[in-house]
Amino acid sequence: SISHRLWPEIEKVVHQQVAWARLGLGDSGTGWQLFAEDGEMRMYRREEEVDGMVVDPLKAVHIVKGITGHEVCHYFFSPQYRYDWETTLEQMTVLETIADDTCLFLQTHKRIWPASQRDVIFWSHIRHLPNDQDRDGPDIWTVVNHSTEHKDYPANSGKCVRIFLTVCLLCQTRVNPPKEGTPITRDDISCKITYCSVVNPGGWAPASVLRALYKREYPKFLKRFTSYVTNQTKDKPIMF
Ligand SMILES: CCCCCc1ccc(-c2ccc(S(=O)(=O)CCO)cc2)cc1[C@H]1C[C@H]1c1ccccn1
Repeated sequence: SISHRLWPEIEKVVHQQVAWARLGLGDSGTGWQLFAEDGEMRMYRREEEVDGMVVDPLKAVHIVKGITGHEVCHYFFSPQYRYDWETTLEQMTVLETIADDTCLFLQTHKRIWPASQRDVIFWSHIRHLPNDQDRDGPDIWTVVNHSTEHKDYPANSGKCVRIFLTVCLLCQTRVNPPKEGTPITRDDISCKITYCSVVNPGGWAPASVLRALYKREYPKFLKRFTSYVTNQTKDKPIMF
């Protein structure tokens, strides 16, 4: 709700991330390297370090048939489904339900040898950006996750190293209009998904270990999550 202390930051970060996600990958001069490909999914990263720590920005584009952007964002945002698809999650706590479209999460992720275990606190906001203005403009659904602090959970106070992240899941639904007068079915829809993330791993971890870990985990994560949405929605009415 607009009265919450985080609201100004949420507005700023959501608009910044939507603009970033909508940018193409530019020409090869922009340093984006394709590092994973699977069917319609293409995953790119840029090699960047801050204070000797790997903080490679990641951008993935995936096109999935039979689901809508609203459905993808619904299953990504809603806490009740997260253990079903987020395999590296050890513990998830909703610290605060700020509004029906905004939550504050604490997550601990499974320890990945040889690095120490990580945790993260982030606000998560789901937003529909309709294209009322120009009909043929994109109709966008998005979820933005952005690290924040919480007075009851200071960073690095327990066994976990606190990580920092900004994630944007941006979805655009495409409808191939069926024959005049026939209802739209899941065969007539597809969703273009852009997943952007920047993860600062907190404490130091070897660049080679982190890059190998991301190379393995991110493609698995996006494929598993999108398959999960397909399975959850296949026998349900379409959520436009
Ligand atoms: C040395 C360890 C480095 C950090 C480990 C770690 C922690 C959190 C995260 C992470 C946290 C949140 C999100 S999300 O998109 O907001 C969804 C909600 O869960 C996504 C990924 C990633 C990784 C890195 C494993 C890598 C990895 C990559 C994709 C999936 C799982 N793990």
